[in-house]
Amino acid sequence: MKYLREALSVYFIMGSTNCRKNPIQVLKEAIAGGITLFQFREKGEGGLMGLEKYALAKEFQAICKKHQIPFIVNDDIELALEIEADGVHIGQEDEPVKTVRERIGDKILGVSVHTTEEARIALRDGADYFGIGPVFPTKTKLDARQSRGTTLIQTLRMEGYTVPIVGIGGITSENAASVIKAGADGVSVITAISQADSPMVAASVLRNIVEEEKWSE
Ligand SMILES: C=C1C=NC(C(F)(F)F)=NC1=N
Ligand SMILES: [Mg+2]
Repeated sequence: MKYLREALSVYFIMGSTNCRKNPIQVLKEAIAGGITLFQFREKGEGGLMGLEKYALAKEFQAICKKHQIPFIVNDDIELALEIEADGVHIGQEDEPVKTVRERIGDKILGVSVHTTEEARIALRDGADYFGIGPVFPTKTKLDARQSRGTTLIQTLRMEGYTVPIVGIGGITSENAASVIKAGADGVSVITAISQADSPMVAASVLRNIVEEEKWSE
């Protein structure tokens, strides 16, 4: 899926709790800055639920549609199916990859993996891309595992995995190039864009760094 590899370049993830200012404004700025993929991740302390979560998802989805940015839903398969999102992202503690793949048909299916064994199984069961991290320490995901750098990304590439991979966890414009150099097809960020003074500038800087690195390989 070539387009997915390109789409992973600057993968912005956000929910209402990640923003200092209006989430709608943040998403519009991030898109203007050049994000290539968006994930709606509404969870944790103060996260919206039920109808409010549904309404925000629909608003985000409409903005993404207008700018041809694929729209992915984190964890909530039912919501993704209900609003016909472009795909879902699941972790190891969510529903098994195989049953999610059966439920979503040929929508995009992203899976968080932390070991080569998890990677082997996720690929076998139908994952379209891997989220690997936390690459660097993160404050966003409260139950995040120990940050491992880019080791697993490099290991999977050395073992011959060609599956699209995005790194996640503590990624900023300072360390983004190293994630691509390690073999990832893109970087996934929350805070680096959602808490930036200018989400547009933050997205644009990341996009330029990633594209520069991807083309210089
Ligand atoms: C926990 C996560 C890990 N990786 C990703 C992604 F970047 F999309 F791959 N999203 C998540 N929500
Ligand atoms: Mg999850």
